[in-house]
Amino acid sequence: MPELTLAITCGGTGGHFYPGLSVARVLQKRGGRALLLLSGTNAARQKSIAASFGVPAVALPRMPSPRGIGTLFEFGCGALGGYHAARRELRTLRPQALLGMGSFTSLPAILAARRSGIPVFLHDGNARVGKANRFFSRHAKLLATAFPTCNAEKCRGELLVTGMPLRPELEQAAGITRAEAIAGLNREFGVELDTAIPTLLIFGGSQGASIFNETVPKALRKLQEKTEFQVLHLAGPKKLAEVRDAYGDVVFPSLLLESSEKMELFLGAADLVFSRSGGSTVAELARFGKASVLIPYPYAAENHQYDNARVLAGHGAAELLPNAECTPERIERLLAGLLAEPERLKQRGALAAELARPAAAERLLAEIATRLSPQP
Ligand SMILES: CC(=O)N[C@H]1[C@@H](OP(=O)(O)OP(=O)(O)OC[C@H]2O[C@@H](n3ccc(=O)[nH]c3=O)[C@H](O)[C@@H]2O)O[C@H](CO)[C@@H](O)[C@@H]1O
Repeated sequence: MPELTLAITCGGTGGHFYPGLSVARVLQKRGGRALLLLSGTNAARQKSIAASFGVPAVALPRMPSPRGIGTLFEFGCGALGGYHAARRELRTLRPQALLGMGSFTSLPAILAARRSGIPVFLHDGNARVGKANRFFSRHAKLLATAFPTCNAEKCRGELLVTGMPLRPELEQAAGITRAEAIAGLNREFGVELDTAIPTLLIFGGSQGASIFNETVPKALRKLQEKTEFQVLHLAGPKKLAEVRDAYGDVVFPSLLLESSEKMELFLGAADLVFSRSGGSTVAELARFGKASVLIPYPYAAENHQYDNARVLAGHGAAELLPNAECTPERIERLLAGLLAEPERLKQRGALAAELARPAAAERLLAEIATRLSPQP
């Protein structure tokens, strides 16, 4: 079968957009065609990010999530405008299928695809399938998921675990050794990390978070009096000064940045990762085989980050630490215990790797293609 032509609706937050963009990049690299249909509030910015990777995208009329009576009118207008715009785009592109990556912002494109007789496929990036995907699952040929789901009984139709489509740069670099990654960081950022010293990576998700930027530094200041380690800290946008203050005048962290596009080097260098448990983060920890301490973001929809963290923690690969229990003392005790047993960290990393689902974008595309080919 020739390569697919797909429309992909992946508006909403980065958690929906980036995995959709990864699928589109993989498809285009194989000679297929993709068009992103974006109807969230960040559509214009997402369109230009997609363009920087050579992926075409269309910003549909803005459609806020339906949050109470007050937003219904705006939601309805956005949905209607988006529906007509999506119909026009689908008529021009003539895709074999529409892939929805979750979020209510996919509503106009899904309705337009159904009206045009185009089969709909869905992907969910969390261990608990979100409301929008649950709702649309009855109209889909397949609901693919990043992880085994804890609420499968609430979905209709076929469900299959394909894994989380990771950025191609991360997917390709997943085999990097710790020594190569540390050498890469030293070269790239002009630092002097030492391969002989245990390395902690700390980041609070794409938005940064005060637990990571205040509480963890306090714990590390105490811990450094007792044991040797080096710290890589990605603070989040505009959080550098706050984090520097929290570390005070100690020599830490060894490398502190707002954020980095070179996550393969940071993940590759780490012996232990301290982070939130967003879908991509959890999938990347598994792909890079890293031990972790996961602090689920407590306000994520339906507490789905807790379910994501349980995927790794339930397999012995991570420690799950509830946000409310994060005191400097608790974190210091936990880290002291983990750093004292490097062999145990390696074992946890190996357990994480057992949960990796490599080449998830390719797998998802293959499952779509199979379901579109005429059955003998
Ligand atoms: C607050 C919230 O509701 N977040 C949701 C959002 O996550 P969000 O997109 O914020 O979090 P994810 O863990 O899915 O992704 C974070 C991504 O940022 C990257 N990164 C991080 C720091 C950095 O300096 N550079 C960098 O590239 C990580 O490698 C990772 O790929 O969508 C996910 C998928 O639906 C959900 O699981 C999350 O719960």
